[in-house]
Amino acid sequence: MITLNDNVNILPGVGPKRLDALHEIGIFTIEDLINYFPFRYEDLGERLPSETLDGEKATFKGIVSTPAVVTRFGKRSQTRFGLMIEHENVRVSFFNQPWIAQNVEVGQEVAVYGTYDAAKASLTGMKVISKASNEFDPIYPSSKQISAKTIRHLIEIAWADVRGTVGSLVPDKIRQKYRLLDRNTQIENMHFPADMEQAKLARRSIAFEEFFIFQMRLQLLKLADKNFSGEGINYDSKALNKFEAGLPFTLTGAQQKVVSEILTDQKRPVHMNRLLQGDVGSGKTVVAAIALYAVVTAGMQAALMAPTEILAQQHAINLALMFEKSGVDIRIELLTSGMKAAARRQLLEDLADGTIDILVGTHALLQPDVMFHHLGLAVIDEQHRFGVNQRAKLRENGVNPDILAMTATPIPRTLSITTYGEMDVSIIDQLPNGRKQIQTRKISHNQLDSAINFLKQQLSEGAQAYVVTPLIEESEALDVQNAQAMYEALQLELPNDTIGLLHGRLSNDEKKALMADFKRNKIQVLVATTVIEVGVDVPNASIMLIMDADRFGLAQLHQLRGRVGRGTRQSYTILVADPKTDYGRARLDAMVETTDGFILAQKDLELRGSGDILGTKQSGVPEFAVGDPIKDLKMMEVAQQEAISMVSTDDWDKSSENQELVDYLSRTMAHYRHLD
Ligand SMILES: Nc1ncnc2c1ncn2[C@@H]1O[C@H](COP(=O)(O)OP(=O)(O)OP(=O)(O)O)[C@@H](O)[C@H]1O
Repeated sequence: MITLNDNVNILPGVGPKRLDALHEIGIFTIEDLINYFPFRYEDLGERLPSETLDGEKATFKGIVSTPAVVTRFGKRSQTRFGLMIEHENVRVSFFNQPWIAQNVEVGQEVAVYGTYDAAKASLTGMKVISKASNEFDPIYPSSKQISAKTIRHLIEIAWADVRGTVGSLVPDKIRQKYRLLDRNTQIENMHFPADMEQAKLARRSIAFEEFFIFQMRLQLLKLADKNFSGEGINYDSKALNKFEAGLPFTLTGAQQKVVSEILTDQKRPVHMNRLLQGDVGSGKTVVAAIALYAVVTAGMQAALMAPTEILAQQHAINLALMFEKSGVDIRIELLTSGMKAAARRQLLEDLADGTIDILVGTHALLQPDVMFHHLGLAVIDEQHRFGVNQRAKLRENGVNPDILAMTATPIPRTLSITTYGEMDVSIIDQLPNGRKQIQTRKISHNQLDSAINFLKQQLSEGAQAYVVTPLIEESEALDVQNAQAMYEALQLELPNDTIGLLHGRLSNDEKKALMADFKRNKIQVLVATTVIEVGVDVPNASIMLIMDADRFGLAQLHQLRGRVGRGTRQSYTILVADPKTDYGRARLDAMVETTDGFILAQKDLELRGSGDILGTKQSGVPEFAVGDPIKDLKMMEVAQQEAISMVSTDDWDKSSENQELVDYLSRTMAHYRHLD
């Protein structure tokens, strides 16, 4: 009698070679084997030729109309016969299966599965189907070393013995609530479904099980993380209120909500690990400022890390201004790579003795000589640009500070639960009042003149503009040249305005000076390569003209567009392109259709397919055998809720109905440590 825990080599026909091949595809035990599922089913359902597309696979049933003829050429052969299907005659041919000729006779009814060629009214047969009930075949992922047929055969042998012995991982209560099959039935119906419908139901149950197990693991990791360490930040509410009152605007409802989520986390003596997500221009910076200041009022230090030096500098300036305007006297410093040795030494000293309250910088903040006196919080801007390792490094730096990661890249909910499943998520889902909808237009290169005229008119009304030229990946020189040419052309076209040129070859100081001039409206038009992509905040800039817009990804276009529409002016985005591919056209159309970053991100997923979102392969979005976290978003959410409610129930792991689950998790958790 075979059991679930047995090694697969217990099965007849599994010698060392086959065992290796099974190991290759992740099958070690009988349990692994029966959980190796078909990825699709070949539809062997009968069809008429008129219902079948050219090149499609289908099963035709009819009466053999002409005798089977075998033609041999060397070792190869072709077997041909006619098949009358209703009133249509189809020529059937089989390659290298001469024995078929012996099994078909004129006048006999047969069903043949094969590939249809509509023009020739012929079917290249793959098999003659004997049992009419056998509607479709499960197709297993196979490898060079082991065929799908062998896998299928092994599953049949194993299942005959272990059938009925598989305990359910998803507790009964949850299964009943969502009408899910028990584990025995779901596995049986995956491998041996009676019809397509049954296979679909089994798939649904299995997908849920996968998601639920995944979410259980995440929730358990999260619990472990919370219990691990962290200190309560005893902030001064009065000082925070005063700071808020001194801001030139009132916080939106959404900002207030996330501020209170963050402050609640900070106050608790557990480690905060939170992702602040908000569309471009939704006002994340001020939320971060409040969190940073909270830490300072508690007598600790805080750090803000940005992905580029320009952004770090912008943040430092903006924070300083914000605090100054609200009458808050704290010391904010910027650590840059270009600092003179003496200045850097002084800064590090002041940091170590606690004189500096907030330190802003790039990942240069992670260098080992950067020692804080007492770091209470690290805010990481544009978190997806920092690897998991860097996050971990920051945690190691001293006291394991609270972490608040901010991202403007709209991450569809699907991905935030999967990628950031170990983080709590706060979402700003509202833009500040008084913003006007950005108008987006796409034009072709030969309409550029009219766009320039429009630009002229807007500039004369006091607006400012960005003109972005694409990054030419193959050649940095070429993209600088492109930007340079645009800069020169605009100087001729717009003699009354000052034009600036920003590109990657400028020094950080030059970039900073340009940005400062643009912000102060000393420059009206900023021609730039994508160095301005994220985070730049100049509310008076209301025109974004993007050259060769089809060279940009959807997320990038959305980021660029987010640089305008930040003030009260009506803003415009003009996409100049003559896209050559459907994909390029689809991206531009999506930009014109919506300004909602979340919808765009979803669209981006659809257009790119689920394979490579934000480089998910690297970003740690787990892959599932059956479930698709993007298509089955709702199910993933439900699984998350159920897992959260399970781990928050007292003694859930002692209850007898959860024993299978607890056993399974403790057996397999070690594999998942890397997710943290
Ligand atoms: N509640 C508010 N009311 C009015 N203006 C606001 C409010 N909150 C923020 N702002 C302003 O909106 C602009 C955008 O805010 P901020 O730079 O924080 O956005 P963000 O979320 O960081 O966007 P991005 O990711 O695009 O940089 C800033 O000029 C800021 O001063």
